[in-house]
Amino acid sequence: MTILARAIEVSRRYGDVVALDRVSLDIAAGELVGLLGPNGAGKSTLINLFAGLRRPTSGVVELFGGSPQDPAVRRGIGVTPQETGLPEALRVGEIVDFVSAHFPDRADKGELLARFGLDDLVRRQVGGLSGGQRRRLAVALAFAGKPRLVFLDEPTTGLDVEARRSLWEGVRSFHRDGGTVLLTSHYLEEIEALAERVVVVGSGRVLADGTVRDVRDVVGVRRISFVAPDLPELPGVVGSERVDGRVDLLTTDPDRLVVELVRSGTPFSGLEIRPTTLEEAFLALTSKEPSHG
Ligand SMILES: Nc1ncnc2c1ncn2[C@@H]1O[C@H](COP(=O)(O)OP(=O)(O)OP(=O)(O)O)[C@@H](O)[C@H]1O
Repeated sequence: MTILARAIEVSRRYGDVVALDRVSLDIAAGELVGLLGPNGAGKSTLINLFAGLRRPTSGVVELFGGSPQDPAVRRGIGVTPQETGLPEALRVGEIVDFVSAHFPDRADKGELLARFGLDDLVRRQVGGLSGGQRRRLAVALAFAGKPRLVFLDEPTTGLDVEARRSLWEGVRSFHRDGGTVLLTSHYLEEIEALAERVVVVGSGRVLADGTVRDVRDVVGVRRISFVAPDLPELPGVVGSERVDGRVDLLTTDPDRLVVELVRSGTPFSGLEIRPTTLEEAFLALTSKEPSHG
């Protein structure tokens, strides 16, 4: 297994803020990794460290076995930051040419634009693009230099459903051809749709790292739902909700909760136990997060 990017016990501070706290992470060739975490978790900081745009306060970051500060090493990556300012007066085709010119190996312009659904816009000035088209162009540019590894920071922010799917298809086709991707997202459906591996970060730490299924299992949160008039104090409840007489409880130990519910003597009916969605698992993980420290 070839490791393309590696963080070893990496911390990054901004003054008093600890953006990353002893994070270790390997990205192997051919992986499509989703980095999931709430606002301020440290996702962009990690991408900036891998892309050589920032240096860690402590720890080591490696890219292709070298330093991300080395421009020759950096030529092997493509990056779409969260926000990009593209020159308004340039045409789409000119921007692709300009960015491609920085790389020894270049993607075919027509193919690149087609991959991201921009082939009809090659002569359009950037100033005349819609927000979604700009975002797709910014993402497409990350692939202009035939990178081995691409970092996409919230690539589909501001895109409608159709544009998002077309962008996903572009990322998938790069990955099918052997490309490696690390992307951040707040959209859980995006992580589930694209990534094989999910790394959950919260408050600068890696909280979970595995498949979508693993992450759910790590949390082990289940949803227990039933109809009951009143609810006694029950142990191990990490979240609860009542809608129209139906009670929904989130718990990491459904067996014990059901035993306690029966023991309490509370009349109930229509008992259901279901796995949680990734979003519920993720919220449970990050809300438990302070106890890690
Ligand atoms: N240049 C900076 N100066 C000061 N603090 C910063 C700077 N960049 C990031 N931070 C802080 O570091 C923490 C992590 O920020 P980061 O942008 O990496 O999080 P994120 O997970 O990408 O968040 P989001 O999902 O909102 O983009 C936050 O508390 C943020 O305010």
